Amino acid sequence: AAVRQGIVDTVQKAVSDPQVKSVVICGQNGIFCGGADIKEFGKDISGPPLVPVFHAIESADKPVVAAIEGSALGGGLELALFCHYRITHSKARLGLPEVTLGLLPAAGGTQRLPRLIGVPAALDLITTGRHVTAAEALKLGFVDQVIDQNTVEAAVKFALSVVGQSLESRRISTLPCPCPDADALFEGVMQKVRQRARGAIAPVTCVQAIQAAVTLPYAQGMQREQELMATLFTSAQARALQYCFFSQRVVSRWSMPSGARWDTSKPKPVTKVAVIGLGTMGRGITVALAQAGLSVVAVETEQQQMIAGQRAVSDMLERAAQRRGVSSAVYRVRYSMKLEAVADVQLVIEAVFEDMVLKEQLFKQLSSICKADTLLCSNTSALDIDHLASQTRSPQLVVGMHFFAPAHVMKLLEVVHGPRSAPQAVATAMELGKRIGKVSVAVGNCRGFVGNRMLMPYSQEALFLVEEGASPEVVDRALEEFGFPMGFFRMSDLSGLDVGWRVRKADGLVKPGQMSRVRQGRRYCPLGDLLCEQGRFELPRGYRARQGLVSRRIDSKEVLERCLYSLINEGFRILEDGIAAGPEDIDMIYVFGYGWPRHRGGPMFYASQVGLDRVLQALEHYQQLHPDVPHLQPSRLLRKLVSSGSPPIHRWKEVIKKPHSAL
Ligand SMILES: CCCCCCCC(=O)CC(=O)SCCNC(=O)CCNC(=O)[C@H](O)C(C)(C)COP(=O)(O)OP(=O)(O)OC[C@H]1O[C@@H](n2cnc3c(N)ncnc32)[C@H](O)[C@@H]1OP(=O)(O)O
Ligand SMILES: NC(=O)C1=CN([C@@H]2O[C@H](COP(=O)(O)OP(=O)(O)OC[C@H]3O[C@@H](n4cnc5c(N)ncnc54)[C@H](O)[C@@H]3O)[C@@H](O)[C@H]2O)C=CC1
Repeated sequence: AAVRQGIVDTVQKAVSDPQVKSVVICGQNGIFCGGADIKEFGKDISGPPLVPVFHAIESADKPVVAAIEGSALGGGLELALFCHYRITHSKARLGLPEVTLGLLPAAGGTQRLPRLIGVPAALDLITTGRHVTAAEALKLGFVDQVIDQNTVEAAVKFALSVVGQSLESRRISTLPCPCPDADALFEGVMQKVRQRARGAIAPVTCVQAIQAAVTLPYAQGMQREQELMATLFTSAQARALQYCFFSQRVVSRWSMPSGARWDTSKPKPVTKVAVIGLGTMGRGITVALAQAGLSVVAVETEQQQMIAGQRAVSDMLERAAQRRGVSSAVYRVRYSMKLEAVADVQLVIEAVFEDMVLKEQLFKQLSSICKADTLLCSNTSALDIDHLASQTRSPQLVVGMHFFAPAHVMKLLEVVHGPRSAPQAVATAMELGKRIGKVSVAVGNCRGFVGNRMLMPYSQEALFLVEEGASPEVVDRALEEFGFPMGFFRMSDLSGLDVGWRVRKADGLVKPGQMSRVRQGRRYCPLGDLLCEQGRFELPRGYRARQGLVSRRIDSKEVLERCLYSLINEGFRILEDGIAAGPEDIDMIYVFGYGWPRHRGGPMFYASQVGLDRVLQALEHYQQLHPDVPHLQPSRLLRKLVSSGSPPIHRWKEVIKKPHSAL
């Protein structure tokens, strides 16, 4: 509000003062403007409206120049678009990211950018919200000059040099917005955007707003932009997306049950890293590390895997080098078939088969080969990090670094701390995650950590629903309509049915050839195991007949409630156990690692939007119908939150009180 007031006061003064011949608008401390203060959204915003003042800038009879350093994003870029000229530092980033917050650029962005750079380019920038470099902005035509020197000084010089020149062609509102074949273009774009949006409304509304720039005169288009913004501003999706923006930053301020925190634990410098195992995960991890400029030693013991792995890594790095316009020689990867090659690294990431005996042996060997202060990390999906630590001479230097496939693409990294992990080890893994561009979330040690532990009840419910009569397609469709890129069954097919089978075998749940539907004292569905054993794909119908199960019609509401609420219920247990520090941590894990639709904010945020009492009631209802399914039993924390009046999500921590570790 203070900045807005400042802009209004100063612009009015500068425009009306006859002594002033030209004007430069710049930011402080090397940053032009990051746009609206997102923290103000949803609050009673005081202060003057900006758009009329922005129009006063444009219609001024003296040149107004934007000096853009650092960022010009959202409302910041819109302000710059009202100036007559834009001088930009080469390192600046520009964009209209409102769509990522569930909004549209409502200070004229949707009406003005297409007039300046054409409809297709504006559609791309506004519906994706992507940031562009100064060089790209120059190429697209929305900045006038890119420089490496002091931008403000250059802008002042420029502003003085154009005093007295005509400003007619510099006023974007007066430009036409040509768009040949507009109907066909918008029809095609709308279809593509809807498909990509997976239920998010902002991208679609952005297209409608840009269409108004083509079909309506400027003033009416501006009005239409306001009307469309009003439909988004208070939407649940906008709240969810803004929650994600802040949560992504909250999780970097990690804490451990011991009280260790991000701001009191210093990471160790890491320049040389080893990756053990060049399978699916090891390859992606190697690429992610090399791309961030680290020197990597990759160790693989199988000749064939070494050849295939080396080729895959080289191909991926070659493509990355081409994209960046550099030589792939900048990436430093060394390959070896001997574990001794890791002797001089500062950090090891183990990515061998998910087999505890194999990993135990490896950690013992690593502990004797590596230097005493080397950090030993495991990419295990679910195994006990503390048990691995106990195999080494420095258990405090062992943590989990759990990547998600494909590891060079997926943004999530779970950093798993055991009860003995040193804060410095966690800080080092978190810092390394940040360096390689991951959203890193620190979590406690338990079977499956946070993400995979919550996936367990979700996947079981998906199978139970098929037992009861739903087809796999019905389950997947409900989940995909909710916004997941893939339903449970398609996802399992893609990652390989044998992955879950191995985990269930390790848990002692698989009994080959047996059909019993109770295992370890609770309901169990052996369908997935039978598929793996028999390699068959049309199983449910015959299976139901043999089990004497009566099939019933299952609607998508039940699919969603049973799959999602049981997953959410496990999330509450994780919070209760102190495995995750807060709901934001769980939500970011699901948004960045499991395809949870960002516009629904993550599972815990979603539960808060649905209403905790409704989630509780639904769980109680299903638990009565399925008393043999323990994961449907509402968690204590969910009950406690409901009986505390269902406080908003940022106040849950007060109810959880002091987290205790289950370990
Ligand atoms: C006067 C104009 C008024 C216009 C009115 C019209 C309204 C509109 O049309 C609608 C809008 O503008 S919506 C806002 C559009 N802007 C954005 O989305 C930019 C978001 N920020 C970024 O991308 C990066 O933070 C950024 C690239 C900026 C910086 O990245 P860094 O990695 O350097 O730093 P971060 O860690 O991300 O951020 C540092 C701290 O700042 C907080 N923050 C960032 N942008 C914010 C924003 N726009 N509003 C409120 N807080 C914001 C961020 O949360 C972080 O805080 P801490 O975690 O507490 O340190
Ligand atoms: N595949 C996935 O989606 C994910 C897997 N993980 C975990 O990552 C780990 C690796 O999984 P994948 O890459 O899928 O397995 P994979 O089977 O593709 O690769 C494992 C590699 O390790 C090699 N290896 C075995 N013993 C070795 C030793 N002593 N020294 C060096 N190399 C050795 C094997 O030859 C093989 O190339 C597992 O713990 C798994 O649970 C974690 C996240 C996701």
